[in-house]
Amino acid sequence: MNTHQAQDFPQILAHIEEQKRMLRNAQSQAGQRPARKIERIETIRRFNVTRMSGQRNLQSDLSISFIPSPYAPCAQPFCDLKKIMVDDLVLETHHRGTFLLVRVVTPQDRITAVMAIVEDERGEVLLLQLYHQVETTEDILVPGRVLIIRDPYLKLTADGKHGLRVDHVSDIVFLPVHEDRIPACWRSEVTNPQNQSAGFWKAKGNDCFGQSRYHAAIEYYTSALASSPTTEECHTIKLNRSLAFLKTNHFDAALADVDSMLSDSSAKSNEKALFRKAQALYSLQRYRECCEVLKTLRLKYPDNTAAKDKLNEAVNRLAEQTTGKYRFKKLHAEAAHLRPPQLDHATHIGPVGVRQSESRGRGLFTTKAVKAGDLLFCEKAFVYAFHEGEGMSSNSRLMMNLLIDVNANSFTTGAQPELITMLVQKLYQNPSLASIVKDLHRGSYSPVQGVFDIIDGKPVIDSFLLTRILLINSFGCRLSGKAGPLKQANGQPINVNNFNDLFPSLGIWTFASHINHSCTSNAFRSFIGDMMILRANQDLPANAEVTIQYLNPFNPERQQVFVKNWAFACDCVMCQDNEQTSDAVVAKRKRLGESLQSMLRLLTRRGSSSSGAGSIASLVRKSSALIAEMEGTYNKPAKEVPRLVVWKGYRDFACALTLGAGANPQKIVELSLRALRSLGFVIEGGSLGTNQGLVVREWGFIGDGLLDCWMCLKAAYVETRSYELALAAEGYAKVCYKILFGEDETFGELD
Ligand SMILES: C[S@@+](CC[C@H](N)C(=O)[O-])C[C@H]1O[C@@H](n2cnc3c(N)ncnc32)[C@H](O)[C@@H]1O
Repeated sequence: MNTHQAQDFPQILAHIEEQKRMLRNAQSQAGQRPARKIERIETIRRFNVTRMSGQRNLQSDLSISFIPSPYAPCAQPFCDLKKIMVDDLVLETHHRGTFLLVRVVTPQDRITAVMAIVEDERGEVLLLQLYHQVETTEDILVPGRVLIIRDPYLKLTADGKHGLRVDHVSDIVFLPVHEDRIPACWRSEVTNPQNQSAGFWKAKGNDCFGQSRYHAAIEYYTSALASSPTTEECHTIKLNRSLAFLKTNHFDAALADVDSMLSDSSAKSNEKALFRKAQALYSLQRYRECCEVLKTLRLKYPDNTAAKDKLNEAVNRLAEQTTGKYRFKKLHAEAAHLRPPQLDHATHIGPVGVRQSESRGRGLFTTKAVKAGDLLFCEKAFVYAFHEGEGMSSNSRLMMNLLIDVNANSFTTGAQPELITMLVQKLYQNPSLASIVKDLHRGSYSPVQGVFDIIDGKPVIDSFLLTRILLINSFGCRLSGKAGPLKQANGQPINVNNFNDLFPSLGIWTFASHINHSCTSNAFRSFIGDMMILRANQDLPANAEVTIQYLNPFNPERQQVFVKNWAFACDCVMCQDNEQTSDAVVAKRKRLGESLQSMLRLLTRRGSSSSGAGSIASLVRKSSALIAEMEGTYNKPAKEVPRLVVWKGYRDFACALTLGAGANPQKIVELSLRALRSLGFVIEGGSLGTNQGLVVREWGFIGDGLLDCWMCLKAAYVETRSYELALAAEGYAKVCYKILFGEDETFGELD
């Protein structure tokens, strides 16, 4: 997770201060009636002017959202709520145990929230702001639409006015037109909707479906089902509605519609119902059941070619799920072209399971012994928000999305607000998936009783609970490990300390969320599109706790970030050693590292010119002396505590010699082996001219540049015609590649 402290970014601090001032002002008016009432006509006019001018988004590329103070969603059934009117509302108050019935009177506008002016039955108007609504081509708030707001919350807005704010999607009930909760005076659309036939509503549903207005179609089909359809009509309407549900990602609801049809023996044909059932199961990643349904369908309707194709897909997914065998080149090709790169592949869980760890809550453990490079799991993201990087996105609104936590003085960047909305909607639309996510909640936030329960047919969703779950469990990710370091459009590498460069893609992988952190982790994660691949980076026995690095261990401030973001302090060997290392030693290592780097720059330059062999020898001597001095600053053996500064020195030294014309293979081999040993690798043999072979007995720390080191080693062996050694080095390079990039099918493409 990318959480940053606001004090480092003056432009954010200014927003936070302004927001705090507004909150104080709002609090001082809590419980009061809104001071100034603006005429209905003027309220609508002003809203429409702002909506049509579209000025807001042009001012900057920044889209800022604030995490508001949490409040609970309504968890009471409608029958227990008391009706109130707009005039009853007071500021900064949650009107618990009540509901407002309103009708939309303007077209919608959208910034972070979807907004429109609504009126109550007395014609009193108010601004309504709905949060966590996905952006689709279909408007949510259209004039004439009637809705119920449970436990309405009247809030002062940024410009000192007021409006209804709804953060929980389950606090809103959109009423289908036939509903008898819609007052007679608002039933103007059709003369008397309650007297209309099922066929009438079905036709309206079909019209909307034809125009890709699937949400509207669902409401009309719902009205049709409530208008006493014949059994045959009921089947057709459910079939149609199930397709609209599939189009809008309501897979649970689609399944319920077709299941109720399939359980009715009077249905004439169940070909379409079976197919839609299979589609819903596929989307819920229930591939085994999906295959069973499609096999039944194929038996009964052998000419159905769509079923044949879908069965092929489902069989492939089931094979991935059970065997963990993927065609990784195909995955890369899909990730390169699909936008967003959400791949249609299954999750495979390998030899790992979730158990209680000693002092870290739950953790992931091996269920059998594994080798370095073995696949532990390959998981498809539960939710995934893609951000292509600065200057590359066609959607500028996503370019600088900030989510500010005013209370914590911190902010998160990138696709975070979008990801929260995705999570909220996915669970609201598919309550069968709630338990997976609910299980990931930790920390002090206590949700209200009844969260995720089904009330009045829909689950109660607490968006603040889901935000907290997301803050702890989301991972930033690259499009692919092979993409190398993140680059800006101009080709410059991205500077993570630069405000403009902090916007990665984000996702939640629910199984991966159980992995605890260690800077000296024994597993490594990589990504291809929205698939996370986890491989062991060393040989592990059965029942070993699997760990990953939440942050780069080269980050000197990581310990503070662990405490702030995840409420733990890392006690790995490297962090313990850091604590015991004096500032003077840290400064000495830094100084030696800088001197070495300037020496290596000279070496690379001299090496590429034909003259200066003498000075090359002296540069090599001086560089070796600097590294030897660095080695002297460590007390513990490298096998116990990886020596990251020394490692970087050896590796860069070996690479400088490989790049320069004065390359000395003997020296490169020596430096590369030392580099690996400084990371804790236990290596037998490998020296030139000894006939000892090259064997890695124990894998060490895995980090950036390790692959280069193996490749330098291999090149030096080839140069000295030590082909056996070169083959062994290439084998280890390939394992290393597999660990770092998730697969080794593309190893041969390395230049
Ligand atoms: C993504 S979750 C990992 C799974 C978690 N342990 C569980 O019980 O579900 C992150 C949380 O795990 C705990 N954690 C992770 N690594 C840890 C470590 N090295 N030491 C202590 N706690 C750790 C912290 O509570 C952290 O907020």
